[in-house]
Amino acid sequence: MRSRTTFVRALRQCLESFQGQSARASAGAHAGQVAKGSAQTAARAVEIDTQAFPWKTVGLAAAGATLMAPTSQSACAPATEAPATSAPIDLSHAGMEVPKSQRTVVFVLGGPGSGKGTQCAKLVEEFGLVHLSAGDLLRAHMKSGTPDGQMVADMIKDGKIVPSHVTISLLDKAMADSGRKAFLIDGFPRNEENRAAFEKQTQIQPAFILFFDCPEKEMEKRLLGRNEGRSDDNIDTIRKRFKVFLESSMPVINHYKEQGKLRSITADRPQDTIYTEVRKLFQEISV
Ligand SMILES: Nc1ncnc2c1ncn2[C@@H]1O[C@H](COP(=O)(O)OP(=O)(O)OP(=O)(O)O)[C@@H](O)[C@H]1O
Ligand SMILES: O=c1ccn([C@@H]2O[C@H](COP(=O)(O)O)[C@@H](O)[C@H]2O)c(=O)[nH]1
Repeated sequence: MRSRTTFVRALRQCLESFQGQSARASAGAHAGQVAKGSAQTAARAVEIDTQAFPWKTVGLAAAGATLMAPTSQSACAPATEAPATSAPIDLSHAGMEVPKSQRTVVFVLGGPGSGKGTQCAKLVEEFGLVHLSAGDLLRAHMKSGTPDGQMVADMIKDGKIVPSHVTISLLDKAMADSGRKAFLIDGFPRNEENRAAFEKQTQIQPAFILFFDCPEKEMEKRLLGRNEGRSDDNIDTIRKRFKVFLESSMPVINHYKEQGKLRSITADRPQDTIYTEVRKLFQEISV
């Protein structure tokens, strides 16, 4: 099992490498502007990240995203315009693969519309973690023209859980392509089979689970008002997603609760109130 110390170390490295830099990515913006939405918004996440930290490019090739950094260099290569005052460059960003054993993961779970993506965007800005939304990776994959793209599209439209091997491959590739060490994995694992398969394939145990606990009525209201053109934000699919969440995802949450890894947050409150609580969990382990 990976230790708390490892996570602290990974977080410290992120924080150290960001010292003296001002993050321009806007956490006030909806999560869609950082890592949620389509392949296009995944690409925008890269753009935001590289604008704020030009020597730290995050590759999202796994999501079919186009690198939008203002450089012709590869996704993980350091850009040339690093400010003279920058902190020492973390070589994990310089095209060198980070060993899987050094990866640290926090799973971010909660019902559809509980605010996972919104809060992850704020954590990205403050702590520089890499946000990987499983749903976003799947939505990008479904548009990538690969043979199973249509299958993924149909399953999402129906609120069903996509086979583990598809989602885990996308997550694993996104982690590798990022060249980074500390990840927020949002919306995964969705069921016990997802959880077991991820652990087996990656050998990663999550540091902890950030769980957004929100009543269905509030989630329904948010999803119906989200207006991002998602094929599953309609009342029929929303009800199916709630059912899948209760039947398949709650057992995962209960599993981690039994392991003492669950950090539960009451999510039907204003975003900033929630974030004040959320950030403490990450501050506690990074000091
Ligand atoms: N605390 C909050 N209060 C009110 N609205 C919120 C709050 N947090 C997020 N929202 C809004 O609710 C909608 C859903 O939020 P978000 O996309 O972050 O949820 P999610 O859990 O990531 O959803 P999904 O699992 O469907 O991807 C968005 O329109 C977002 O702006
Ligand atoms: O691990 C996952 C994550 C998502 N899905 C499918 O995508 C949709 C949307 O997920 P969001 O987290 O709301 O973006 C979800 O309903 C599933 O159909 C999945 O199969 N596995």
